[in-house]
Amino acid sequence: MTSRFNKIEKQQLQVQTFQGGRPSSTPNCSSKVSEKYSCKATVYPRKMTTAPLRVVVTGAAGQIAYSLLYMIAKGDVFGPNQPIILHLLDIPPMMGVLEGVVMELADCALPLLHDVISTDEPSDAFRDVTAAFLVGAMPRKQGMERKDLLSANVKIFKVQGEALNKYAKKDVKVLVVGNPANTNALICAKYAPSIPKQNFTAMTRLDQNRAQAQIAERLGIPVSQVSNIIIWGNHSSTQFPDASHAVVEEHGQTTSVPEALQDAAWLNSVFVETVQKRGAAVINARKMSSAMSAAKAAADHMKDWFSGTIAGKFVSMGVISDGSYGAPKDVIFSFPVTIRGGKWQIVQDLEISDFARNLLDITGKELEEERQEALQIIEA
Ligand SMILES: NC(=O)C1=CN([C@@H]2O[C@H](COP(=O)(O)OP(=O)(O)OC[C@H]3O[C@@H](n4cnc5c(N)ncnc54)[C@H](O)[C@@H]3O)[C@@H](O)[C@H]2O)C=CC1
Ligand SMILES: O=C(O)CCC(=O)C(=O)O
Repeated sequence: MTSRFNKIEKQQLQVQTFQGGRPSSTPNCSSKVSEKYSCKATVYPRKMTTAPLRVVVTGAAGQIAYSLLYMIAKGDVFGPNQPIILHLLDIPPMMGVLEGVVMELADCALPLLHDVISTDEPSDAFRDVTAAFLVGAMPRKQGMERKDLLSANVKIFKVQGEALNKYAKKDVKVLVVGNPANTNALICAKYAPSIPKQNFTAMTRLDQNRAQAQIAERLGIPVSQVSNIIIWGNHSSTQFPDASHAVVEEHGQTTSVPEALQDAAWLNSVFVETVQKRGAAVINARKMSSAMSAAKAAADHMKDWFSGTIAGKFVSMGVISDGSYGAPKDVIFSFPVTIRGGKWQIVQDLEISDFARNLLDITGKELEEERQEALQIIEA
């Protein structure tokens, strides 16, 4: 079942929409679905001439999507001048809930939201999309590790890889959020051979944001003054949150985090463990997994990928490993990256201590094991 946003009669609307950079007096009503429901009720600022970007969000009826969709549709990710067409995918039993989400999106009256397509058909969801947020998957419950989700979730990412391969733009940027995110991203890329492997990433930005918040709190400064924290490896409890290259900027002065803190013992123990186990701590407290913070991190990740990183700053993303820093090749490993022109590059030549080496090896080994297990499940 596929349906579109606005069921208001076309004739009643004073609509201005823009296609291919040129304003047109009627909305995009070319498909049969659009004829049935008519199109947008949104009146755009007159100077908006950018063509809409098609963005898919899977798991659109779920809790992360509930926060994420609003951020995307109001311009937090692709900018305040970029109209958006949202493609929302969920499974058939969730179509009723999704309908409610679509109603709420309409009720937000967001000027950038050009259209919404809600569907349980991957072919409609992935058609012509430029950005893909792959959120839809089963979340972990109390007492589970994220890799316990492999058997349930990895098959979803095979199907979605195949659909991306067939229907999405060849330069689509894919962010996998659904756990275990790194290995799901690897499987998704494997089944989308016509799209470069560099276009498949996994989310470790939530871990980066958590780490940044921990350091800021410890130093009693705003998070905006802390940067260049690295998350190495897997989005799991083996990840290595590394503040040894991070900096604090205060009163025009830059200081390294270890120097500002003067507490190596805390950095190498409490800090690392708190970030590694933060997801579980939220589940224990909320009885549900992190959603608002996950949505914010997904928005941060995609925003930086599309618009680039600031000179001198880096961010962490799970990307296809080329073996940098002794990480295993051909797994999705979280590295520090800089981004220019929509392309990420792994930051090279950072010093790795013996302490860091040990933790990098542990998380790399886990990713190799997950890859093997995922391939066994897929090929069984
Ligand atoms: N990488 C990260 O940092 C984080 C990852 N996660 C993961 O994100 C995923 C989603 O979390 P929530 O939104 O909280 O879960 P949720 O259970 O609230 O929503 C998941 C949605 O996905 C849908 N879904 C299931 N199979 C699908 C399929 N084949 N196609 C499309 N949609 C499908 C479900 O029907 C549901 O609506 C979980 O796997 C969770 O563990 C959550 C937080 C952070
Ligand atoms: O920890 C989980 O499994 C749920 C969500 C998550 O990945 C996280 O909060 O980091």
